Amino acid sequence: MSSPPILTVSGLEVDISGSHILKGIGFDVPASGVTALLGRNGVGKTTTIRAVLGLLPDGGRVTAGRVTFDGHDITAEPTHRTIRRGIGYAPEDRGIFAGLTVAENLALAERPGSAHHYDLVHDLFPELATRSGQRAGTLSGGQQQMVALARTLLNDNALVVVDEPTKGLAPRVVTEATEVLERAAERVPLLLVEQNLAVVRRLARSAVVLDAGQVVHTGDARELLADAERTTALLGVGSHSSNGAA
Ligand SMILES: Nc1ncnc2c1ncn2[C@@H]1O[C@H](COP(=O)(O)OP(=O)(O)OP(=O)(O)O)[C@@H](O)[C@H]1O
Repeated sequence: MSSPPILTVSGLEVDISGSHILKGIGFDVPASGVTALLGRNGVGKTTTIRAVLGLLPDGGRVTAGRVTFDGHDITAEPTHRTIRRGIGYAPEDRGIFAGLTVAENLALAERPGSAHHYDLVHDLFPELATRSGQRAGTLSGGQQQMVALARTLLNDNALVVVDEPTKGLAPRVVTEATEVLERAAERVPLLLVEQNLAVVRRLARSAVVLDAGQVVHTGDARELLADAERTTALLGVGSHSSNGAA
């Protein structure tokens, strides 16, 4: 028997400043592997993640629907409480403290009541150990992404949500980041927003595709990407396109 999903989103509706942005989103995130949240620009991927985490911008609110994490209703729960339940989040802008060192960024991410897996983090990202005293703002984009991912893996999380981790990275760094995500996914399920379909093909087991604030497809990620016509229809790009190597 397969285990229940770690996250279930159902009938989620969100308004931002009077605009109806999410129009009844529903999907499950399995308790293992990588689930890709896909769709063209502006369809509502980041808003979905932010609604799940209680991080909607000013003027944004959930008007209907439900979010269940690990058996608990977390709809409209304060973010700190949701995070304490065991969700790690690496936002699109990476959210690191540029003026603090790598070590300080990691220390700030230590969640009380959780074990802190520095061995794992330094095994996955040896560079973060050698650069522990360096200010995060002086790191390359790829290294900053490592810090963002490392912070999510430091604590005991039951789900890690990663928003566009390869955006703006050079192809070689995209490959490195993909390898790290692959290793991370062996330990914890990932919900991944990613535009680079080569990365999605390599990592994702299941795919959820949004369009105009609604789910228009759910299913096996590789099956979807193997169907070029369907991929183009849903995502507006060919299944072999990518903005970097993976
Ligand atoms: N703070 C905000 N105020 C007004 N509208 C917003 C705000 N944030 C998002 N939106 C609108 O909500 C819609 C969905 O945006 P969202 O960022 O969720 O899309 P996305 O699929 O993540 O896109 P991208 O791939 O470009 O990041 C867009 O039309 C966007 O303009």
